[in-house]
Amino acid sequence: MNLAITDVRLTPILVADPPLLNTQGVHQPYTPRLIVEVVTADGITGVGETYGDTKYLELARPFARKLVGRQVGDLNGLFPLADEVAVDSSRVLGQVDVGGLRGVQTADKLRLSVVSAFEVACLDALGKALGLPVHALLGGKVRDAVEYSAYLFYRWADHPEGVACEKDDWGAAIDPAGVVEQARLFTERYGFTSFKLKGGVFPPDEEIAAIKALAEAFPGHPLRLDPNGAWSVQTSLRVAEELGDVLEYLEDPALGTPAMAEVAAATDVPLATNMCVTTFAEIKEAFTRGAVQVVLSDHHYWGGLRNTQQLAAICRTFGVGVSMHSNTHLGISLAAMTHVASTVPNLHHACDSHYPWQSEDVLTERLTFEGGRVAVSDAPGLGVELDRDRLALLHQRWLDDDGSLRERDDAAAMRVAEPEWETPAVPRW
Ligand SMILES: O=C([O-])C(=O)C[C@H](O)[C@@H](O)C(=O)[O-]
Ligand SMILES: [Mg+2]
Repeated sequence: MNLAITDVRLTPILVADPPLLNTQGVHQPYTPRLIVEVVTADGITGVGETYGDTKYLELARPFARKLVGRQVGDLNGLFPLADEVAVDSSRVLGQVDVGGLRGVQTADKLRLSVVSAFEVACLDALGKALGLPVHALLGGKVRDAVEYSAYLFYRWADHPEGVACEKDDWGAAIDPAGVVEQARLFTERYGFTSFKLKGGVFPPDEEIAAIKALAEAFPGHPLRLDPNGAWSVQTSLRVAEELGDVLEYLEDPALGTPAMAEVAAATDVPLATNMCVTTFAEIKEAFTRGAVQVVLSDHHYWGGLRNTQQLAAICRTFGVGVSMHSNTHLGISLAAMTHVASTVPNLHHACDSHYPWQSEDVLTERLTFEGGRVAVSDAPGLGVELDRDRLALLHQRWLDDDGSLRERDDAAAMRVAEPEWETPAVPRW
């Protein structure tokens, strides 16, 4: 068996995205993703995916060249290798990450988001070579299916008039009734039983009303609200007070560890984050100050599946819960999340996934949710297969784009509908 990497293929694509609203604006009609393929000397191909904006591509390209000739099983070696790739200072100095809404951008965060796709691709190739599923390479699954939550968004029915886009049948959701109707569709279509609402879009009282309407329509079901740090400490505490008895957790109500710690000190509602703890360096302060009770362990942010397991072990040590986040991702990442989630013993919350919003994929067969769960594949590798025609088509869309959609920019997309729109200052309320 020759497991040397002989080729690495990078394919940037644009995939359809509905007009989902968040505190910074609205999703563009197409969003960039990067598909990574790692090929071994024996002709085995492993796949991974991550963000596709230029700031990631410009790191992925030199990194891919460095991988050729290395062993596909040398996963630990990926990290020092990534450190050799220079990050342009313009990408980090004073830059806030827009796409993932995860706070200040650092060289480390950018590198890890790139490494994650290569780690997944290497694990996929290794698993195929050995005839083992990825979860077995991670130590084995402790569950046969992974539970996901319905990721509810305020949204318009369509992108603004005149914007080229793919249509969908979800309809608008801009008030409590619309949010409840969207939740019903999620349950009918996928069987989800827990619900997360992306907040920070409307004044807090409207979002409180939406959560109360969900609690009434789905009594006893776990509910979460995530305004991406849009509220002050005082507003966060008021929302916690109003919704305390129906929320499973409040996600990133206020921005940054100090503000989260202040909120946490004054409420019993658990706080979750995928913004103030997204790297190992951020754990110590947040955990020792009791700022977060649940970490959403996005494997793209953390640098892959094995780092996600390490994060889960640290959470276990500190009595902090683990959930999972991932935005605007396709089936490769859903498969990767499902494999790693199946190996984490202390995963006590349903994971987030945007997958139902992503109507397009690069796989021959889409992954499916049964009763809100994705079955853990026992096929070799991730258990997914690339559809090369689809990949080529979505890549062609990327090639044809004039550059305006190659960077995620929710504020720019919002300006199409509201020309005066500026990314709101935080706290917004
Ligand atoms: O849980 C989260 O914070 C996210 O999913 C961040 C994303 O950027 C989400 O807000 C989005 O895609 O609009
Ligand atoms: Mg969040």
